[in-house]
Amino acid sequence: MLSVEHVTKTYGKFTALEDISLTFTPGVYGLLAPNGAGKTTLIKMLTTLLFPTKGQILWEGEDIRALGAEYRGLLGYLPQQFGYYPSYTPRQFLRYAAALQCIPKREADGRIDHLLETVGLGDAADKKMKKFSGGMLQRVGIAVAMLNDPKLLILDEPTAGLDPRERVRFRNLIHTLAEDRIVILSTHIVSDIETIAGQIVMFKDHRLYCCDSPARICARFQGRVFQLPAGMPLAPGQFLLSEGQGADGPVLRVLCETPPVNGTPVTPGLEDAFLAIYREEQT
Ligand SMILES: Nc1ncnc2c1ncn2[C@@H]1O[C@H](COP(=O)(O)OP(=O)(O)OP(=O)(O)O)[C@@H](O)[C@H]1O
Repeated sequence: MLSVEHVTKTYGKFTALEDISLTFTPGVYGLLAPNGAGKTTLIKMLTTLLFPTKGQILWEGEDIRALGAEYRGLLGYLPQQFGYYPSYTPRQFLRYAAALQCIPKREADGRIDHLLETVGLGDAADKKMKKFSGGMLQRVGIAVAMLNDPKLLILDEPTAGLDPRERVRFRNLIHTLAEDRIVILSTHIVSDIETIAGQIVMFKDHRLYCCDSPARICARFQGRVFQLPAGMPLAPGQFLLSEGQGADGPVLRVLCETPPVNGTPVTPGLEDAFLAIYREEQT
């Protein structure tokens, strides 16, 4: 179990995160917040690249700072910018990464074969990475992060740049990997996380806003989201969430406490919830 206890992180006079408390157990967690909300700051603290200004982070009850290399040995991390050698094949690159981690060659080779199959790169294992798609490269990165069979896998913005098929493949892969470990991934792309994460962590005003299931976050807005025909002026108290295409033409999705005239109630999705939660920040 990983526990974040009353963690505050300041950069000089600027407070990036304030008094954050969270508990992670095996499963998939999505850190979802607009750019600049503090996702990377939290990830850097969870990966010991930064340390809290106040508070502590505990792994099985022990401070990760004191655990040091022991903690890093059970951590797998895919940073936002994943560095690789285009002229290497995935197998060569994984062998290189395994050697850097001092994993004995025989053990590494067996593990690499298994990981290449798990991430769906068995057929491309010996092809140079220079012609790989974004999704293939990302799967190489996940395999590297999985080399030590981590108990905690952290992926920073892993879905950026994936096409729809690659997103589905990524979702399935993450579900497989999360069976017996904690997976934490950050994104600001709502649709990527809605079906992947069991729990969604959101920050607002540098504090924890919620850690809850997508369904429960959406339920907070039940009965407050309506669809209106586009072109209708919004009344006071109605907040425009998004514009889209309905069955009969352009429509608006609005958030309001009183059902609008001509409004049809709709089931709130995570995108509605995200836009509603961060609405002040857009205006
Ligand atoms: N080294 C630093 N010095 C000063 N301010 C920083 C530093 N690193 C981050 N910040 C600020 O802290 C806030 C949180 O940044 P962070 O990178 O954690 O956000 P984020 O949610 O990961 O955003 P993004 O998705 O853009 O990476 C931002 O306002 C950022 O400008």
